[in-house]
Amino acid sequence: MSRKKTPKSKGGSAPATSALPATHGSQPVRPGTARPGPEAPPNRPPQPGRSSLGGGGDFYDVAFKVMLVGDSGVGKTCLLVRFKDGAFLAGTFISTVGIDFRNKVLDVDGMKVKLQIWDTAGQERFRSVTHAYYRDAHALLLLYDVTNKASFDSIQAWLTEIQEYAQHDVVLMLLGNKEYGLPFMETSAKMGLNVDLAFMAIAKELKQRCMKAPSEPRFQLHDYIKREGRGASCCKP
Ligand SMILES: Nc1nc2c(ncn2[C@@H]2O[C@H](COP(=O)(O)OP(=O)(O)OP(=O)(O)O)[C@@H](O)[C@H]2O)c(=O)[nH]1
Ligand SMILES: [Mg+2]
Repeated sequence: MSRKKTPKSKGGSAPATSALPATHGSQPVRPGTARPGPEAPPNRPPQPGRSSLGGGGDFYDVAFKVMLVGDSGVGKTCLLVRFKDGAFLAGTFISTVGIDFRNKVLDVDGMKVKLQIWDTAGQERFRSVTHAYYRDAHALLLLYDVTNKASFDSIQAWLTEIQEYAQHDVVLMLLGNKEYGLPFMETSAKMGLNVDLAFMAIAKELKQRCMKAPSEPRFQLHDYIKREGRGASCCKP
């Protein structure tokens, strides 16, 4: 399988007026097979499979488009910046205008997988812009803010939108972003996910509180569930 370079640029944006989707459907884009297409507007990022204009980019074997969606303020941009740059965008909240993207190449079982990640604006007024991008997405990450009930209540509306505009076989994942400063785990009574672990963690914490010898190290509940849990996380206050 041939290898290509990804664009050197960190990302780009497409304002509302120039947003047009590409036309490759929901198949992964392999180098050399993507249709650059004269229909691509000037502000659209280079399509996967095209060689870099700037040179010196990363090589990849296969490329996919991933789209972040969810209410405004749930943390889509921050999540992407954290993933791409390893940093947290603290401070003043600057709402995304239109649509933006970043590329990242991951090593997946020895293969270079490029993710072209589209960061959409959650604000209602940009909804028609993002609709145009759904059909090109191979995967959608639907975010809500665990500290904001309204953003959770919006999930159903987002799913309806996704059903209407995205490919039927799009990979879809729901992400609960942010934190309350509490140990956190998702459980499923049906599947048995993390059920024993939740009670075991509580039992360990309680036992230690009443029986711990002064010399004994404190039980670290956060670390325990992070280590043992599936889909568990912890956020120290
Ligand atoms: N505490 C905490 N704050 C976060 C987290 N993620 C994002 N934020 C904050 O939430 C606010 C909104 O984050 P953004 O990433 O800009 O939200 P967005 O979903 O991109 O919003 P739109 O661009 O309007 O759609 C910012 O003030 C961030 O600093 C998180 O994991 N924890
Ligand atoms: Mg944003």
